[in-house]
Amino acid sequence: MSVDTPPPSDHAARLPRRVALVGTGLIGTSLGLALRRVSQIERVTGYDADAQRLAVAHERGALDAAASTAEEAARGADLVVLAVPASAVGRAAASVASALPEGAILTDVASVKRRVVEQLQDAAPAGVHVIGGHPMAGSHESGPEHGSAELFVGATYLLTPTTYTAPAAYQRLHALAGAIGARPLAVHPARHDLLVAVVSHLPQLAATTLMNLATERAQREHAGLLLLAAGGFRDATRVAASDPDLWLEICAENREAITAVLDDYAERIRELRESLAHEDSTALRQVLEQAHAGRRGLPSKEVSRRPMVELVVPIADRPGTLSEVTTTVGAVGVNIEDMGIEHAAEGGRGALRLAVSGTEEAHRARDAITARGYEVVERRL
Ligand SMILES: NC(=O)C1=CN([C@@H]2O[C@H](COP(=O)(O)OP(=O)(O)OC[C@H]3O[C@@H](n4cnc5c(N)ncnc54)[C@H](O)[C@@H]3O)[C@@H](O)[C@H]2O)C=CC1
Ligand SMILES: O=C(O)C(=O)Cc1ccc(O)cc1
Repeated sequence: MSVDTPPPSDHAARLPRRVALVGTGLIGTSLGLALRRVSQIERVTGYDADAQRLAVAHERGALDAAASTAEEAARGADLVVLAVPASAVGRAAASVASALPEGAILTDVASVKRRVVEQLQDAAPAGVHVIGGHPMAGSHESGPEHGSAELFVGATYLLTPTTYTAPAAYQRLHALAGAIGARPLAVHPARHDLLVAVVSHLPQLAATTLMNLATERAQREHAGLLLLAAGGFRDATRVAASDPDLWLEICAENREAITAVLDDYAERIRELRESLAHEDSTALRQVLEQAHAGRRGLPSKEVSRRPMVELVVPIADRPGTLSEVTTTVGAVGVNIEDMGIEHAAEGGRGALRLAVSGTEEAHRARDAITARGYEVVERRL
């Protein structure tokens, strides 16, 4: 197998052509607006249980056509995206199942993945590829009025391949996420839920708590309190304005992981309080400096101009390899910018070609893949 063949950059050959969106709220409408800008996409059809929301998405140009049932939207689609609340994913998947052609991809965008991916797998007929998804972009607003084609630009788009995921299907969804400006990152569904508890679910509940504390203090102590709120308070509480129904569901679906991270948070607040009460400015300084460095180093959404490096991983044609390699790269915090799959003429073996931005990132990914027992050939693009 040669490593001198061209890099994996031919998006057009592998993007889905006909997309169905079930659920045209904030995320569904944003996806529709973004997908309709991708020239290789021929048709975006949508359905929403709420006719008004479907009409708004259509009027806003997120859809080529509005269908009157989920099944009608999905008929003939090679990609179906369920952009509905987590509790509705199972039902929505069942309602499109009979319309899904063999080879189609069924994905979702829900904020929790473990149970949702199981439900997708249960509903999908044989020959349909299931890959969970979760764009880490959104808003405290909901509904189609707030959708934006730009929402996903620079955002991490989590994909949850499993042992069953076919490499070519994964590659198509990966390419689609890239085509709307997002940066795909692979993570196992159960691991996904533990991770988002930290970076999404805890921030929501911390913002909620802070907002309630301030509101109650304003009522009890000084009616003008909230007029004093400057940028810091506004930044720290923005997501408290999110849809309570959405967050009730997320809390119910990810109760264990959220409870554990809340315990960690409560303990840290308690320690902080102790440092303050005992005038331990050394401890307090350490906490403030650690957070200062951490916040300044937060990865930005800007895609920097770093050299692209290709990692070629010879793989056996067996289930689970794609998921293992991509989630290994995700676990060391490296986005795969583009990917290709080669099948050797003799069959049974092939190669995954992964394009990674940055030499240091490429080495991190290479070392992690090598540690899993794979061979990796590296070359600068
Ligand atoms: N709001 C956010 O910032 C983000 C949300 N998500 C996830 O995206 C999904 C959608 O959330 P949003 O777009 O924010 O909510 P939304 O409330 O704006 O939209 C959801 C839409 O789904 C429709 N719907 C509900 N059940 C349905 C069914 N069975 N069939 C067809 N349509 C149905 C509703 O009528 C509504 O229009 C949720 O699973 C959420 O966890 C993911 C990333 C960010
Ligand atoms: O508004 C914001 O900043 C968010 O973080 C929105 C959000 C809400 C739910 C998700 O699953 C992902 C992102």
